[in-house]
Amino acid sequence: MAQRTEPAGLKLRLAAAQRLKAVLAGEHFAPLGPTELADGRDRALANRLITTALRRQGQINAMLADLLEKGMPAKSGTFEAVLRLSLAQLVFLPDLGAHSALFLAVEAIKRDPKARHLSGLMNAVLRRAQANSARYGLMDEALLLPQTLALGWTAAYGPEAVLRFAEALVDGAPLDLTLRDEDADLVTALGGERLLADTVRLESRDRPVEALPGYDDGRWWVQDAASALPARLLGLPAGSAVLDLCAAPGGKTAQLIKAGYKVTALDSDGSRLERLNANMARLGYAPRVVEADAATFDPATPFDGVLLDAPCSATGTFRRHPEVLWSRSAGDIAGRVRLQRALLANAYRCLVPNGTLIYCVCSLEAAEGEDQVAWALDALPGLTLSPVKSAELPGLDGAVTPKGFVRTHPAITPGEGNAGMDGFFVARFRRTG
Ligand SMILES: C[S@@+](CC[C@H](N)C(=O)[O-])C[C@H]1O[C@@H](n2cnc3c(N)ncnc32)[C@H](O)[C@@H]1O
Repeated sequence: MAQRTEPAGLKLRLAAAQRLKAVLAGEHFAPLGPTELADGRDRALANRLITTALRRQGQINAMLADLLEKGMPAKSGTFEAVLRLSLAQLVFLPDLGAHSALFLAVEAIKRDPKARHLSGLMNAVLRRAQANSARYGLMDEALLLPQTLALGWTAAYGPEAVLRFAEALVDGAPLDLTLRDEDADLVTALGGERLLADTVRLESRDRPVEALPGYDDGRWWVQDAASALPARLLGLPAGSAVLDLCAAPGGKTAQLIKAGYKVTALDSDGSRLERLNANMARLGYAPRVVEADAATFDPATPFDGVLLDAPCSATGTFRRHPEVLWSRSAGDIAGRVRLQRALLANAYRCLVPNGTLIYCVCSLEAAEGEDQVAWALDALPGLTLSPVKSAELPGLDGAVTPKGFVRTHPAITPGEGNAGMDGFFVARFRRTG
């Protein structure tokens, strides 16, 4: 019997729909890799569809409200994910053609027993979307960011900055690397620009990270320019004992080792520590690694310095993880705030008198940043603020606040670059008591 051939492009759409469905259900976004889609071009196209659907989620929500009079059908398998991918293609990726968006969407849900009864609806909705695509393409940019977050950010960072956040959400982030050793030839081979200290920025990426020069011999690691700031602010003499609480996958651990500290890297997540171990092996670094709860860890000997890169809402990473914008509730943030306080209290207990504590989060929310400093100064009387001075971070105008915190976000452009950086908050404390 002759085998029915699969329409071209269907496989990648099915893989993209499964990944988007998982992210809409709350999973962290990770691009499809070679095990999920072996063909590099298919993979690139599938990832482009998913990231466009995620970056434009706010605008696509508005289109769905316009197109689905009865709302999203319940328990309908991949229907919603396939529909969102097709709307992303129709409206924002016109170079991919409208025909495949419609045809492959219907074919994709015909293969899903939970969605196949909706193929007529899919067809009708996408035809209506196609007729309206010019109007949808001009949708208000204000829809890109969830309203509650945008209101809070406007109050904190100003309306101009929030407009830039929306642009950064659509544009995505450049790739920033931290160099293990000074090497001007490597920077040239990477096609990168020096940014701040040992950060190199690659504005365009035509290859997977693993295929870039110097990856195999561990000559750099991936780290956003903002994420590289906290470890630089410890300022202790080489040889000091430093505890990296919440260390995995190890970007800051690597910086601390590079700075010459004796590093203990702690995390409570064994699988993330496996990634840290693999990263350290690639870089040729060998920290002491501890799997433990940072809220209760009780070291035999206290540390000269502690870096606490606390788990947080991660709203500052929305350029690479647009899903964080839509998956974080006020309740999630309150839970993180409680955990951060428990971790801060124990970080303080792990320090020698006169030791230095760096607290940082990749969040744009004051509740996880500035407000936590106020709490710590009140609840942990042996802790005083050690304000960061602008001169400590040359090339980063506007990131050091009047109180001596570091506050970065996608509208702050480091060095000569024209793209911004992740949202990060950093405070430095000294233990006096
Ligand atoms: C923001 S990430 C750390 C990133 C890391 N510092 C880096 O630069 O690569 C937060 C980490 O906190 C860890 N974590 C969460 N709760 C923890 C706890 N109670 N004790 C220790 N680690 C925890 C998570 O497993 C996660 O690896």
